[in-house]
Amino acid sequence: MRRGKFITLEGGEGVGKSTNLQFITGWLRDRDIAFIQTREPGGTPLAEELRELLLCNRDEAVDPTAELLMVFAARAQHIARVIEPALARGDWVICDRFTDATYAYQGGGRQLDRTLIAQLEQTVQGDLRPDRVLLLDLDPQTGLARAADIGAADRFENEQLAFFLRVRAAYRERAEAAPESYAVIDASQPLEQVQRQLQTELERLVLPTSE
Ligand SMILES: Nc1ncnc2c1ncn2[C@@H]1O[C@H](COP(=O)(O)OP(=O)(O)O)[C@@H](O)[C@H]1O
Ligand SMILES: Cc1cn([C@H]2C[C@H](O)[C@@H](COP(=O)(O)OP(=O)(O)O)O2)c(=O)[nH]c1=O
Repeated sequence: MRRGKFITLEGGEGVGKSTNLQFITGWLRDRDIAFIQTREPGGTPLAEELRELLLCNRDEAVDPTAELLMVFAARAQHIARVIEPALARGDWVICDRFTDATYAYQGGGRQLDRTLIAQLEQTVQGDLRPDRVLLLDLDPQTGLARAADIGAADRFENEQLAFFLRVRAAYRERAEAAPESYAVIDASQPLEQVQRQLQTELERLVLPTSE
């Protein structure tokens, strides 16, 4: 059985992840490609509980290393219970955020040591890396304005602009360092253009498996 493709969707707040996830899953459905859609933090009952703990606003200041370890605890569970089994049975995995978000939010935003993140990545993931990271890139002012209309702000959304500027810079840095693994899509474009680019990326991914 050929392994499925592992695709992650990344970007700051309000870049259009939810909107474009629907587009991506619709595209896969139209082509009868078996897939699962999941998200991080989350994707299993335990990991969703950890997500709640990570996102809820609280009076106690959260130590950045504690935050980082919780993110990877959720990820370990998600990989073992959901992601690996799906890929092994040949399903594609479409994941709303993954480890690039850790480099961006805990590395960039919280300014944690990237070496520590890389060590945890290695321990928790082994060789598992996304086949392609779809990075929706947008200036945080625009993204936060878009997100402001949707629900109450969680613990991350309540951060200052400087935090989100570091998040964006960290994402872009990672994409620039390994362009073969990333598709950087300008999310300030009209949705139609964003989705045209997403479609081109998906078509590229499907080619080798349809020989
Ligand atoms: N390319 C775009 N141009 C303008 N508005 C957009 C675009 N993409 C998404 N939006 C709008 O921005 C808001 C946030 O989008 P959403 O998909 O919920 O973002 P996220 O899941 O990244 O927070 C929604 O109101 C959505 O309709
Ligand atoms: C996966 C991941 C997410 N996060 C943060 C980024 C987001 O602010 C938050 C997840 O929320 P998000 O994916 O934006 O969901 P929603 O659109 O429903 O708010 O978790 C990290 O800080 N590190 C990580 O490794």
